[in-house]
Amino acid sequence: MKVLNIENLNKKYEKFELKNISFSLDEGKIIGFIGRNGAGKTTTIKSIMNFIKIDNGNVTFFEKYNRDNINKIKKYIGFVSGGIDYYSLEPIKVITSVTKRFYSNWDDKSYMYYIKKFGIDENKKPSELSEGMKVKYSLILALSHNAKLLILDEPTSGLDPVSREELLDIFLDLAEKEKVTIFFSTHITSDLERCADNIIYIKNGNIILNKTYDDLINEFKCIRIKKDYYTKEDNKNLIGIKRTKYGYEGIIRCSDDVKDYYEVMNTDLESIMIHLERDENDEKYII
Ligand SMILES: Nc1ncnc2c1ncn2[C@@H]1O[C@H](COP(=O)(O)OP(=O)(O)OP(=O)(O)O)[C@@H](O)[C@H]1O
Repeated sequence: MKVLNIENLNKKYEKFELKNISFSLDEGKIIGFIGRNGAGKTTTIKSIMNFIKIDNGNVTFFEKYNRDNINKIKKYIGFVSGGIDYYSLEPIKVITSVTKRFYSNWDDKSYMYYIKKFGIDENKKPSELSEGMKVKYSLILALSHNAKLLILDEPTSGLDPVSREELLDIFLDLAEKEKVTIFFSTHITSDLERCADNIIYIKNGNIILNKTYDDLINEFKCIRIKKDYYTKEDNKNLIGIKRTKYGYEGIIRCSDDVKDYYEVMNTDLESIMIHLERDENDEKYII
């Protein structure tokens, strides 16, 4: 089932535009949403959640409900964007008792499990929590009502490495055992290596890549060229070429010709991202 389907979503700000954003998310998959600062990730997420007006396009949840009806299905969606910034002077347990009234599918057992797992003291007020703890509490609320779709804007960014690992374990369990779909934006590419089935990559308001993680990693190879061998022709062949202490480095598609003076190496998501961002010619890699 397509848990979320987006077709030709357009949103224009004075100096930025989301252009014909289209993608869909399948049930039980973990999808990483990546792109540089200002590429349009949060704007896309806000558009999906109906927090902002869009110029045109369709956003359909669970093959049935469009974003104007999102209130009808909010109990099936867990959403997190940063920590909580409301009721900051009430104890956590009071905030929880108010929040759970909005969810007919609220699950106290899950809530207590995550509260213990993340070590949150329910007697503390948000104003007494660190930024990372606030993010954890937001995540706990999103995870405690048996949501079928989690939409998370940089959920791991404020977390320490141990908590990040724990959260990624939770993601893997939820996707595998409960068939939850998890769509999350991040700058931490190692998180995606660990758990993402698919990668959706946005650059300047355009989706430039939408692939399985494995296909993406196998699509490109990293090339090193010693300084003395480098010619201007290499600049055309390689994507996002840059100077290094060895000479030059860039990426090519695995299907491209490899010259005999190229040193070929495997690449990773971070390096693919850096080279794609350096390249001006988006047409070389739009997929
Ligand atoms: N309300 C607004 N009015 C005008 N421009 C906006 C508004 N909100 C966001 N923008 C612009 O839209 C662009 C995309 O911002 P967005 O927050 O979606 O990026 P992002 O990919 O989430 O970035 P980051 O990784 O830094 O969180 C930016 O240039 C930003 O300045």
